[in-house]
Amino acid sequence: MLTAYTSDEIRTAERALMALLPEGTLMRRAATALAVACVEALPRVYGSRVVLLVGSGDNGGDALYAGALLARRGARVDAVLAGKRVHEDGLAELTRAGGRRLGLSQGTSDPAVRALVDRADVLVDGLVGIGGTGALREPYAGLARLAAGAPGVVVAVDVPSGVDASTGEVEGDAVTAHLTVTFGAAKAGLLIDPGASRVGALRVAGIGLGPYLPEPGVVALTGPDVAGRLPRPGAESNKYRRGVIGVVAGSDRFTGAAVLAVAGAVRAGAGLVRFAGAAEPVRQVRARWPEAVTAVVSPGEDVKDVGRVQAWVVGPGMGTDDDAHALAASALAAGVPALVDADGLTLAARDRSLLRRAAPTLITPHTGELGRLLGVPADEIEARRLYYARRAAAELGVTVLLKGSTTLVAEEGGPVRVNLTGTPWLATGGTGDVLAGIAGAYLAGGLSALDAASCAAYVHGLAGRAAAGGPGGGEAPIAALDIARELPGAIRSLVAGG
Ligand SMILES: NC(=O)C1=CN([C@@H]2O[C@H](COP(=O)(O)OP(=O)(O)OC[C@H]3O[C@@H](n4cnc5c(N)ncnc54)[C@H](O)[C@@H]3O)[C@@H](O)[C@H]2O)[C@@H](O)CC1
Ligand SMILES: Nc1ncnc2c1ncn2[C@@H]1O[C@H](COP(=O)(O)OP(=O)(O)O)[C@@H](O)[C@H]1O
Ligand SMILES: [K+]
Repeated sequence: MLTAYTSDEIRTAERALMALLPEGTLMRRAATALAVACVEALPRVYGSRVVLLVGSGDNGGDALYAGALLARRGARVDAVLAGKRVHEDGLAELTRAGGRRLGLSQGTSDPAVRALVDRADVLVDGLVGIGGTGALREPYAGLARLAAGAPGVVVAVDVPSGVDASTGEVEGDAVTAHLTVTFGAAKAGLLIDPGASRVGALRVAGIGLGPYLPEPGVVALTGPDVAGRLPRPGAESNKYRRGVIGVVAGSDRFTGAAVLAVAGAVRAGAGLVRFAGAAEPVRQVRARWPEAVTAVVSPGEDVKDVGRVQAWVVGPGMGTDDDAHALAASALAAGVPALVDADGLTLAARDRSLLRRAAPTLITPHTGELGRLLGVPADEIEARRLYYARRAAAELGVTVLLKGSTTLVAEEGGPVRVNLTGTPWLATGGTGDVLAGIAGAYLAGGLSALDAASCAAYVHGLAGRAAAGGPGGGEAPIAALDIARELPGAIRSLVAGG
């Protein structure tokens, strides 16, 4: 399990460790790791051009000490001093090693600064780290904009400046790095968008903080974590014991969502899929998925008559009229775990009592759906994903899987899980329906709502990457059904440790 922390948690741990070590030890460890990363980013160090963007705090200090190490290896190192103050010992070290300094008396439009940035093989962003608060102020903001056009490799020190290390929020300009070398432990904001997309490759450099870190507020499951949680059949399994999932989805108008949700459930390994819906989606599901048991449910009928299920998935494409409301209510009245998605969430936004259940409830909104549930604009949720995922879990009393560029799974009282698989190619119609089917199959298979949601997001992301071109991710358009098709292969390689 990858663990991630807020700036305050890192600072507290650093203080505890620093009290036991000679002054400056941690900064030297950090600078050494940073210099090693720069060396690896350069074809050769001798004669290369390294430009340091140096802020007034210890983040700038790290950059200066690393710059000194690179200068001693023969790099030409220039430090652009952006703050009113500078880490004096770090600057002295750089000067002794032959590095040069440039002030910003003429502002960030100074042609000398631009020329340095334009010719840098490596640009080191040491403007602000975990001490950053709010939007980058000038001249840092101007330097972040300048860095955006830099032709060289941009290496962020600890955190890309402008990204809130604790939350991933980005208020104004921010550096976009190719590589971020972060010290001691991952910061939560490096894993969550919009910040995460500024990080590039992430390297966590150990400086000895481990024993001093608290319980994490944010975690990410790794492949082995997911493989160890997935329901797998044993010798005494039968289709009922493996988990019967009931799917209430589709309508005469929207039939695809039904087919896709069933596809996710079948391919994720449900013991049996029972599908209940209107006549047309039932016809389509039967045609595409002969494995599913189907039942036409007419307005006013109760889904409990379709047979026993261990978990319900309610919502994709089912419509939002009174009949849909009654159908959703009849499935959600069952005392078994339920997943509510799509139209089910629109119904719940109008009638929150649908989500007040004794059995575990998992909701899987995108930012628009969560916005409707909480009465907040979608772009506000996109900008503050961690905050709103936590708030929704607390306010609604359910497990929340918030979809989008970073998928988060939140439950009150525990760490938020960030999903690290996936590809932006998943942003296409119907992929969410497949996800609902996968998570529903895991709920029916006996996983908790938290595990069902996070394992489903993980394998959905792996299958999405495989569909887009290969295990490491490729660049090709995908269709939602491709994800279902790739699921067995993705799960096979996951379980095999691939
Ligand atoms: N404390 C420690 O033990 C260690 C700290 N390290 C480094 O120290 C960094 C933290 O250093 P500091 O606490 O000095 O803080 P930072 O260097 O991150 O930032 C503080 C400075 O930036 C300014 N600032 C903050 N927000 C700003 C904004 N939005 N726009 C413009 N200026 C802004 C502040 O006025 C202050 O001068 C870490 O990120 C890491 O790079 C490492 O050397 C490892 C060890
Ligand atoms: N930019 C993105 N990067 C990665 N995954 C994304 C991105 N945008 C959307 N996704 C994923 O694609 C799926 C889309 O689901 P959803 O919004 O419900 O679409 P639909 O309702 O059409 O099925 C979710 O799993 C979501 O997390
Ligand atoms: K930085």
